[in-house]
Formats: sequence, structure tokens, C-alpha cells
Amino acid sequence: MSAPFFLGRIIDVIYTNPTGDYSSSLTRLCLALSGVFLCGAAANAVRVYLMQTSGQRIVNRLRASLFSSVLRQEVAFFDKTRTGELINRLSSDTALLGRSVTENLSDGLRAGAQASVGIGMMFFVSPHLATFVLSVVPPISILAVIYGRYLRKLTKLTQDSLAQATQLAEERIGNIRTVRAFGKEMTEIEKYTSKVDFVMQLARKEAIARAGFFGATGLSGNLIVLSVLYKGGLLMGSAHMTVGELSSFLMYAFWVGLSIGGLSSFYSELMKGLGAGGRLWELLERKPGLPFDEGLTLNEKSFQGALEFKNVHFTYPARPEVPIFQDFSLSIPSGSVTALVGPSGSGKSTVVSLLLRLYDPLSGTISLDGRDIRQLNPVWLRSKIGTVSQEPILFSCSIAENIAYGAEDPSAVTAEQVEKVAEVANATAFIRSFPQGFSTMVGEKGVLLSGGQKQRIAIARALLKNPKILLLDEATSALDAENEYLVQEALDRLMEGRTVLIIAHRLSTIKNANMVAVLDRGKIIECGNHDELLAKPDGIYRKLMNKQSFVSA
Ligand SMILES: Nc1ncnc2c1ncn2[C@@H]1O[C@H](COP(=O)(O)OP(=O)(O)OP(=O)(O)O)[C@@H](O)[C@H]1O
Repeated sequence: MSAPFFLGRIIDVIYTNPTGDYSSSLTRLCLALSGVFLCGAAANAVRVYLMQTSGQRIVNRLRASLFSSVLRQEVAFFDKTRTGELINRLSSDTALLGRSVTENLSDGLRAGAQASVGIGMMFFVSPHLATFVLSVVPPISILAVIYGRYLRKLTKLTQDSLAQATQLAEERIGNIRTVRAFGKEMTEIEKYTSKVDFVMQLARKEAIARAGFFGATGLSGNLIVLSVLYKGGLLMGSAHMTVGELSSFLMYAFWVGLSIGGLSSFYSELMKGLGAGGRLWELLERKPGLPFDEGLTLNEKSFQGALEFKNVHFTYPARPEVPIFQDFSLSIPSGSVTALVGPSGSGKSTVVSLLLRLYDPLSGTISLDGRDIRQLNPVWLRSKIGTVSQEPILFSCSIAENIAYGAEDPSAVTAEQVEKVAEVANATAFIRSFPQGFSTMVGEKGVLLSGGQKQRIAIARALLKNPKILLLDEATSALDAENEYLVQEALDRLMEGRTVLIIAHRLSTIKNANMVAVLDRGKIIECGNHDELLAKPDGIYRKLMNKQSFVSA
């Protein structure tokens, strides 16, 4: 900021010495000025480096905290929130906020410092001229406030619309097989295009506001310079100012004008950042509806794994008006196999979700070894439960990594352990048939594997976890005879010595279970073993069997 001052002094030295005897003063002033330039250049380089790195660090930390906050939320939160929206917050909102508080903040601070020192220097060089010039500041400030508010609102709307577009793209790309099977590519393209077109409309509004604001601030800057020339010329004519002072003043005024332009751009970026930030804080500060990692753990030695539902009432938070369980009671003794049967939509999978404490009942209790699971640490509880669902979801990594995912610390799992559980799960033969064996990549959600293969990997994963309690959801779709046999044998081995609740679709499973519980419209209506239930003349179970809705394997 001292450069214009020195430049003015140099001009005055030259003009006030018509004899030309000013070389020593000129050298001194030029040396001083080059020193100033050097310091300025070094400071600028350091500023850019620090701002870039701290900017990235802020974005990284924001992303990590946000991801951690999202993963801790209760499952009901994910029932209501769209994945694409969360992805958009993680990627786009964090980048916008990060940029706004670093690079932009640095430019803003620089512009602010330049403007205030510039104004100070203007007063130092000519208080009279400075007062005259700064009368244009208040109208610009009012304009800036109106513009900032409008931009903040617009950014929030833009980010929301962008999130909707991301959501649509994410869902359709993730389910491309369904889109293809129904031949809906063109419809989906049109839907997506209309969503991004709306984002474009908002961007156009922003561009108009921005153009107006920048035009106004640019014009004000130029008017400042013009008025300095006019008023300064008059002051010089009346010998109240030297040519060097007017030059210095002009340069300061020019800098102040530039800084005001910089400040307006800083302000608009800051407003955009705050627009995106509001949505981020909401999520960062959200307290999970269910505790994440707190509560009691039971004594491992005396742990039995007996489960009991007592007078449970439950509705899903996303649809509180539809009761799923009303006075639901069921006892699953330790070490026994209980088969849960019932029509589609009767609440079988909900029983599993409640046992995993993905949701809490409205009233009644679910207990493990006589202890209400709400008192237990959910992480500990889930570590004691293994699940194999109808259509197991695998992650897009290797087969070995997918199996090791079952262990508490996957990085500590050895290749031998993985191979051993794969053997028990009847998975070794097909894994070995792949050229890359256990290192074969399974694709997103395991799309590169067949249903039976995915199930056996999920069984191996559950075996590695070695849980006391098993919650199984048998596949409804019939596998071919060989696969069927291999999966069934693997499941039988997995069930040995554990408390098992199995959502049963196969007659053989039902027949072998210690107890069959028949669920209908959220209530257990019959309970007993296969033969006992079949013996009831008007029993629902008997009717279900007659409908032959079970896979008779
Ligand atoms: N996350 C959810 N939010 C709101 N309602 C849900 C949710 N999940 C399931 N439901 C509803 O709860 C009821 C019971 O569903 P559930 O999946 O437990 O049935 P199910 O007996 O396992 O059915 P199926 O045999 O077809 O898998 C259904 O009416 C279903 O629409």
C-alpha cells in the first residue's frame, strides 16, 4: 500500500528539481520501492499457498465430520432423506463453503485491508479530496446488502435443485437394469434435463443480479476516479496540491475502487457459502434419534442370546399412522431355531429391524437375556447378531474383502481365515473357478455375482463374525437344485449352536425349526412346531400350507 506514496514522491522529486540534480534521492526512493515490491511478492506467494492448503483442509474436515454425522443417524432418518441429497451435501456444499471461507476470505481480507489502508492514505494525502470522494460509499453499501440477501436465497434454492437432480441421476444410474428393462431411458433423460434446466434458470437469475451489481460497482469506481481528476485538477490549479500528491491520490483511489470490486465479489461468494453452509450445519448438528455407541454391555461369559418381545407396539416413523405391531409378543429361547412365517407385509422383516435396534418400539419391550435392549450399547448388541438377508448387498471390492467385512477388525483377518469360512460356506469351488480367486472384484452391490454366490459370500461373512444370534431371511426365489443344496448346507452349518430367527420360505426349514411362529397383520396368531400347527383343523398355518406358498425344498 506504500507503493503509490513512493511513486508520488518520485514524481515530485523529478518535477521539483528542474536542474536534474535528483539522482541520489531517486535511487534511494527506487531502492525503497523495490524492497516494498519484493516483500509484497513474497507475502502474496505465502498467502496463496496457505489459503490453498488450509482451504483443502477445511473441506476435508468438513467432509469427514459430515460423513461421520450422517453415518451415525438413525435408520429412520435415511427412510426420509434422499441419498442424492446427502451426496450433494458431501461433495458440492462442502466445496462451496470451503471456497467461501478460504480463498474467498483471503481475497476479501486483502481487499478489505487495501480499501481501509487506501482510504486512510487518501485522507493522509488530501483530507479534502478524500471526504469528497467517499460520499459515494453509502449508496453502494445499501445496494450490496440487498444483493447479498437475494444471492443467499438463490444459492439455497440452487443447491436444493441440484441435489434433486443428483438424487434422480444417482437412483436411475444405480438401477440402470430396471430402467433398461422398461425402456425408460428417454423419459429419464427428459426428467433429468428438466431438473438441470431449472438449475440453469436459477443460474441465469444469479447472473443477472451479479451483472447488475458488478456493473454498478464498476461504474462507481470509474466515477470515483473521474471525480478525483476533476476535483484534484481544481485543487492543483489553486496550488493546494502537488502533481505527485494528485498522482498518489489517484492511484489510491484506483486501488480503493478495485478493492471495492474485490469486496463485492467476496461478499457474493460469502453469501453463496452461507447459503450452502446453512444446509450443512443442519446436518452436522443433527443429534441421532437413537443412541449410537453408548449403553451397557452384557457379561460375555454368561451371555446366552435369548430374545423376547413383550407387548410391543410399533409404527414406522415415516408412516406413523399405519400400525405395524399392536401388542406383539414372541419368545425366542437361547440356542433354538425359530421360523417366522406369514403373508407378505405382515411384519416379518420389521421383527429383524427391531432386534437390530434400527428402530425403537413405541411401547413394550424387546429384551436380550432379560435385559431391555434400549439399555444396551447398540454397537455391542449388533456385534452379537449376524444377518444374512434375501438379497445380500456386497461392496464393490474383492471377494476376500467382502468376507473380511464380517470381522470386528477386517484388516487383521488373515487369508487362511477367509478361506476357511469360505470353505464352510460352500463358496470355495466357485471362487476358485474365477481367474483371480479371492481377489475377484464383485462389482457395485455384487452385480458381477449370481444370487446363490452372493448368498454364500454373505454366509461366509456371517461365519467370520461368529455371532451368538443369527437373523436370517431366506431367499424366496428358487435357486437351481445344486445351488439350493449348497446354500442350504452352508446355512445349516452357520446355524449350528446359535439362537436363530429365520424368516422362512422353505418347507424344509420350517419342518426343521424348533418352533414356528405365524405372523399376521402384526400379531403372532399361532405358535408351535410344524406338526402341532398342521394338526389344528382350522389353523391359519394349515391354510397357508394348503396355499402352497412355500418353496418345497
Ligand atoms: N421403512 C419403512 N417405513 C414405512 N413403512 C415400512 C417400512 N418398511 C416396511 N414398511 C411397511 O411395514 C409393513 C411390514 O413390512 P415388512 O417388510 O416387515 O413385511 P414382511 O412380512 O417382511 O413382508 P415380505 O414377506 O413381503 O418381505 C408393510 O406394510 C410395509 O409397507
